[in-house]
Amino acid sequence: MKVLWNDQIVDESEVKIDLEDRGYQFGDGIYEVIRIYDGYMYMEKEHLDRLWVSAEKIRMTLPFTKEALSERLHQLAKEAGLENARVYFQVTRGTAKPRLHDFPDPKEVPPVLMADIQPASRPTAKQTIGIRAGFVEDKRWLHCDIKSISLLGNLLALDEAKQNGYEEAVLVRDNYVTEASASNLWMVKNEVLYTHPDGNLILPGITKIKIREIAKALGIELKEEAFTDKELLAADECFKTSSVAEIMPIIEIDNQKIGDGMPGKVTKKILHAYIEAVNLSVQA
Ligand SMILES: Cc1ncc(COP(=O)(O)O)c(CN[C@@H]2CONC2=O)c1O
Repeated sequence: MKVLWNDQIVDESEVKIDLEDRGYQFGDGIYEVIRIYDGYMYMEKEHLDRLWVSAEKIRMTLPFTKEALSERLHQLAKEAGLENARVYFQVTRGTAKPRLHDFPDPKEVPPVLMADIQPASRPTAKQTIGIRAGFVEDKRWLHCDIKSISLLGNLLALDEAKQNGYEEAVLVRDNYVTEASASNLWMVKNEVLYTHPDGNLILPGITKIKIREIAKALGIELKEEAFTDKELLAADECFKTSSVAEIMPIIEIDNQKIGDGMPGKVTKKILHAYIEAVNLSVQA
């Protein structure tokens, strides 16, 4: 499989990540995941913008321009020959010896870029029936707005939900629902759409940007206000969003039905509008 390694497209067997790479040793790096639909990198600009915001927040200067990175990602997709895919890319703070907590001098230690691309298809089967989730205490750090490769908090939360027989974790901090393990989280109550406001407790999702636009276009009232786990259990509908999951209905949490225990009508309207938006971008 072809991968991007700094400024080269190489076969994955040629990649040499140093043992002292700070991404490998500390999780000292940032990442993005872009969905490609029929050859179109969906919301690419927004993803690249967020990568630069994440870099700034961890005080790392990216050693390439957005244009150069975009060109490399498109080249990777072309050489991989994948039209429907997800491209994962990350930048670590690079290889510093010996291992020290201190940030190395970027003049001596360049960041390391890696990207890989995998086939991806739309999760239509799951979207039709919805998924079951479990509440998990949100014990992550207080920089959840940074799309960091340090994902242990997210992984432990998802594993806790899975150990309890659920497919997803709905994270709760001080009784308020923040998001899911790798998605933003929404509820619908009396036709009003709610989601946790952006800030340091959640990732500002790119899909969330599109949902805002769709809600406005469909005349759905959107309140970016935190809601409690109890309010969520009393909701009419619930769904999660991410570049990969798109809009994914959540029909039960902790074995309690949300609404009638089926994907809700507002959720389905938003999903339909999202796919229409994707198709319009692809055809443009
Ligand atoms: C913690 C968290 N919240 C929200 C989101 C949704 O963000 P986007 O709408 O920008 O995708 C993600 C994306 N997680 C990516 C998406 O796919 N795999 C990931 O790790 C995430 O990891």
